[in-house]
Amino acid sequence: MKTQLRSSRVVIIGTGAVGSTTAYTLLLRERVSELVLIDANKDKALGEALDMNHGLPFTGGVKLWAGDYSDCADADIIVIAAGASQRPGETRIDLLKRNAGIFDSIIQNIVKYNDHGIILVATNPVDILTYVSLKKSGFPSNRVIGSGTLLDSARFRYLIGQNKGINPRSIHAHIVGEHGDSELPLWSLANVAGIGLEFSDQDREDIFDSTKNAAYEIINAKGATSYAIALALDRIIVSILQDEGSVLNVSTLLNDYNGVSDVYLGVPSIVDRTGVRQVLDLELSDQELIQFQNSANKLKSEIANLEL
Ligand SMILES: NC(=O)C1=CN([C@@H]2O[C@H](COP(=O)(O)OP(=O)(O)OC[C@H]3O[C@@H](n4cnc5c(N)ncnc54)[C@H](O)[C@@H]3O)[C@@H](O)[C@H]2O)C=CC1
Ligand SMILES: CC(=O)C(=O)O
Repeated sequence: MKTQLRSSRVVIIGTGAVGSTTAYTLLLRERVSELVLIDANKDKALGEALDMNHGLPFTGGVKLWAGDYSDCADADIIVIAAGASQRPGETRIDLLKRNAGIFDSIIQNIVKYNDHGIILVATNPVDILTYVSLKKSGFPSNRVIGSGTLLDSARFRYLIGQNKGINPRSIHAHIVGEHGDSELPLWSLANVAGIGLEFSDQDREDIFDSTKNAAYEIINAKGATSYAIALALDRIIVSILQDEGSVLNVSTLLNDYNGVSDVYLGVPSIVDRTGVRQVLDLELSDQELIQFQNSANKLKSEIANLEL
């Protein structure tokens, strides 16, 4: 029997380094049937759409165009990658004032046309702006997701793989908390084939420093990060559209989770067609628990200054 392929539409708002690379990744991997690009700078979205369309003879049959918010009506997933990015030396939290402002109109425009899709936020500070998206959209929290610490966990797995001489796909390891300076590594869970990994104190320090500071290093070197975040967003999108139920460290609303409530943080979560289906319980050591709660408190004190 022929498999009936369901048509799927992803809208990407913000077609800068992150948004356009994500679109290109989805296009190359033939993930969706329809891809819509929206940007405040209409020429930018149009130019990206034209450029990618000219590659279609070499790829698959994705329908891709520069659109407007009415195209959100039929969207399964709406990715937000719009707004300011860090300049060298800036933290992600430094972007909050600039980016929270534009989320008012972006979310209003989305919900004008769509009440059933999943909002996937990449714009920084991603955990706080995902919380803002939840409050402003009125969507249930399972359908408002941030990219969280999925990218940080990928960097962590890559660096552990380098250290151990093992392919990063075979390394299971997690960064949780803020996608930012207060994130934390869960060393006790790092494993290969279920076998725990040993590290010297120096290796632990080096690997975590390089993980946490990766974005600063790349932004200093080339001005923006784009490829790995695009692949991380692709991973989340596929887990949703194909109803995979993959465990991904996305940013999700926490309630009574290790003493933390009413804030978005990156934690291992089961992601399927419904969005975040379930947050997995983590047993944290006393030290990790303090760090995790500090990460939550840091974000909550920033949220308290916002008008929501
Ligand atoms: N969550 C994560 O792991 C990562 C998040 N980021 C974040 O993603 C965001 C985008 O980064 P880049 O693509 O490098 O920035 P960029 O400056 O290259 O692109 C931003 C785009 O947003 C558009 N834009 C601005 N205001 C808009 C609005 N109101 N509506 C629609 N479009 C609007 C701009 O015209 C521009 O094309 C930043 O906040 C950055 O920090 C970047 C990498 C990883
Ligand atoms: C920019 C950013 O958030 C990252 O690459 O991690």
